[in-house]
Amino acid sequence: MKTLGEFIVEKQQDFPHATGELTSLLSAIKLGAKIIHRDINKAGLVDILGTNGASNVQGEAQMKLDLYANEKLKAALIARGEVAGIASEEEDDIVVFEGERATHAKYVVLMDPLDGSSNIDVNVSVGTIFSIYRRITPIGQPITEADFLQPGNRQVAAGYVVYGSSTMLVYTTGVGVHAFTYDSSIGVFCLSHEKVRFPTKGNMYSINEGNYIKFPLGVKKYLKFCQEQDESTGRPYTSRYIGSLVADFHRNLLKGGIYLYPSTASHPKGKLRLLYECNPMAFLAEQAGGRASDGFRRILDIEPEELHQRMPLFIGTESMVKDAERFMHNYPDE
Ligand SMILES: O=P(O)(O)OC[C@H]1O[C@](O)(COP(=O)(O)O)[C@@H](O)[C@@H]1O
Ligand SMILES: [Mg+2]
Ligand SMILES: [Mg+2]
Repeated sequence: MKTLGEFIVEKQQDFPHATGELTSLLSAIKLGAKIIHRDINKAGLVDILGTNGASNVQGEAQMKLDLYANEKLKAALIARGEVAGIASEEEDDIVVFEGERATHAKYVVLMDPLDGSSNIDVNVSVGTIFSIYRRITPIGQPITEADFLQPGNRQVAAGYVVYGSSTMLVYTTGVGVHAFTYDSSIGVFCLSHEKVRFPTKGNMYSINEGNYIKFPLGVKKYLKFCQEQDESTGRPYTSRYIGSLVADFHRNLLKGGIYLYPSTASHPKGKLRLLYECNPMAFLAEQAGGRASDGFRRILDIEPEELHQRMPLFIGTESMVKDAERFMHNYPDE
C-alpha cells in the first residue's frame, strides 16, 4: 500500500514547484486532519460539540468544532516553513504568520477548516477544504490580501478531507485527482484511488429543495428535467443531499452527479464562498473531468473581489452541469 508521502515523491514531476514543499504542505494538512479525525470520532465525549456562542464574519453561528479545526490546522501550517499566512472561513481577515515567514515563505493557504457544520452534532459526514497559491507579493515584503484574492486558475494545489465512514484526503496539483484513505491503526494516509475521475454519466442531483420557491427559474426548470421520466437518459435522477459540500461532492465524484447551491432567498449571491469552497472544489472537479460554474461563468476564471465573497455553485459530472447551464441560459430570470 503506497503512502501519500511515497506517492508524492514518485510523482514529483506533478508539482510545479519542489516536491519537498508539496510534501511539507500536505503533511501539515494531514496532521490537522489526523487530529480532527481523532476528536470528531469522540466528539460526543469531549466538549467540542455545539456552538461556541459567537458568530463568524458572515454572521453564521460558529460551532465549537469549526473553531477547533481552525486552530489545529492553523497550528499545523504555522509549524511548516513554506506558508506565509492563511485565510479561513473562521477568520475575519487574513492571518499573516510572524517573522521571516511573512516576507519569505512561498505559499498562502485558504481553508474551510470544517465544512458541513450543520452535520457536526448529528454524526453525519463533514470535511475540511484547502486551496494553495504561490504568493504574488515579492519576496522580502510581507504578504497582503492580494496574495489571497487570486483567481482559482492560479491555484498550485487544492483538496479536501472527508470525515465519513472512513477519513479520506483527496488532492490535485493540476495533474489529476488522487485519493488517500486514512489507516488510523498505523496513522498513515494510503493511496486508494489514483487519477480518480467522474463517471461520464451521472444520475444523482444534490440540492436543498427547501429553497425551491426562490430558486432562479432556470434551476426550477432543471429540477423538473431531472424528475421527468425518460429512460433513455436515465431519468428521473435520484436526489441525494447530505448537507455537506465535501461529502456530496465526494459521492458525486465516485458515482457521478451534480451539486447545486444557487442563489436563494437567504443567500441571493449563493451560500458557498468563492475562495475556500468553490475554487478548490472547482479545481478538483475539472482535474477529474468534471465542470464547475456559477451557472454561467467558469468558477476558476472568476476574479475575486473580497475574501469571503459568496458565489452560486453548479459542480460535478460535466454533462449534468452543462444541462443545468443550458436551463439557466434558456430561462433567465426576469
Ligand atoms: O443547510 P444548507 O443551506 O442546505 O447548506 C448546506 C451547505 O452549507 C455548507 O455547510 C456550508 O459550509 P460550512 O458548513 O463550512 O459553512 C456546505 O457544506 C453544505 O453543502
Ligand atoms: Mg463549507
Ligand atoms: Mg466551514
